[in-house]
Amino acid sequence: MTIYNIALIGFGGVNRALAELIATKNHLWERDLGFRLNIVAVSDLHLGSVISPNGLDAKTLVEANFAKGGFGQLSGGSSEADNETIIKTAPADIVVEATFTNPKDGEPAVSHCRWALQTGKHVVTTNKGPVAIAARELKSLAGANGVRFEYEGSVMSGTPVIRMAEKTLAGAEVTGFEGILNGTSNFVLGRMEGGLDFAAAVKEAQQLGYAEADPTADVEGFDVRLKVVILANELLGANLKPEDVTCKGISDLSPSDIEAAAKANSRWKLIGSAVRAEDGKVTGSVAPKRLALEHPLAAVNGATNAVSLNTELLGAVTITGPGAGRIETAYALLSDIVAIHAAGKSAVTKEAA
Ligand SMILES: NC(=O)C1=CN([C@@H]2O[C@H](COP(=O)(O)OP(=O)(O)OC[C@H]3O[C@@H](n4cnc5c(N)ncnc54)[C@H](O)[C@@H]3O)[C@@H](O)[C@H]2O)C=CC1
Ligand SMILES: N[C@@H](CC=O)C(=O)O
Repeated sequence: MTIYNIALIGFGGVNRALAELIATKNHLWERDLGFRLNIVAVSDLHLGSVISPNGLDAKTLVEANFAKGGFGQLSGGSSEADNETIIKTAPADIVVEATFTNPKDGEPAVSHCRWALQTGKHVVTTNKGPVAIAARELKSLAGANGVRFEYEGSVMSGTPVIRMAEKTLAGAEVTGFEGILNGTSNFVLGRMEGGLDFAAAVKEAQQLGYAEADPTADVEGFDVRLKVVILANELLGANLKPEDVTCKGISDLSPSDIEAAAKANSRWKLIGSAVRAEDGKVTGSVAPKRLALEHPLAAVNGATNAVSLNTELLGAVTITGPGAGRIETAYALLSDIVAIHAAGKSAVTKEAA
């Protein structure tokens, strides 16, 4: 049985949910997946940082109601978030990056990932910044250091769109996609259809753990733009940057726009899409679209996301599932660790053969 020592960078909704899963499910993972997780370090802007080579009790971490700088009270703790020291020196096999997504330059998360990979630690992340902005560099750094950079949760939370498209649809030749890729804006549109005003709907999405720290990223389309870049670069072989993707969000949609759509048997949805042209050029866009009720994406409600992948060999293949949520996104981190574990095992098998 394998034990993976992990360092959590950011201890907000998602990483706290991962700690909660560790507290309740480690024994099942040990039995069913062949490993257990041991938290050896945590660093959070608000709470400070702590290293404990023997491991921190996940249940205590989740249940203790730490105040600002509260990790300073723990043995091996400090009231400051010293991410660089934690990432470089904690005895971790895997660094779990779940700090704020910075849609402009991906920092400081890009540096967090770099430090981890450079010091021979795997990285799993739900942070869209480093993936959209620096995936090529980080993947090559991971390869050079014999570790992995995994980021399933950066698109559609725990719904396995990236791995599914790359592994299960290998050879089907994806030529484009369109989808609902932001849980918050989809939730907000649905609540507005029910008569709630925009600001109150955004507040609900925040309370439910769907929204970004700054929900402007959700409602202005910036979050979807990062996801379009990630999927286009990953599945269409593009090399897009966020500024290459045209972007308009939902904040200009008024209650009367929503009402007019309903009267015309249609619904507004924020759609992210990309397509590869005959000459190989990939273009991407984010924009609200009024979809007829019969459209397959029109029935996708709440924080659920869906993406239709257009393929040469199968036509459209649509994947739908949770697009946001704390536990749902923590599951994506677990799925990344499962992938690391499986890759480690196949490397060992190859060596033995
Ligand atoms: N919540 C969700 O449904 C999903 C979230 N994500 C992404 O996962 C990441 C984490 O999301 P949440 O946990 O919901 O966010 P959150 O806002 O609840 O937590 C982020 C935590 O990171 C900490 N933090 C921020 N900057 C830091 C820094 N420089 N150093 C150390 N700690 C720092 C904050 O203090 C906060 O506790 C974000 O990048 C988000 O975009 C991705 C998919 C779904
Ligand atoms: N804020 C995002 C979280 C997942 O990426 C969303 O609402 O989709």
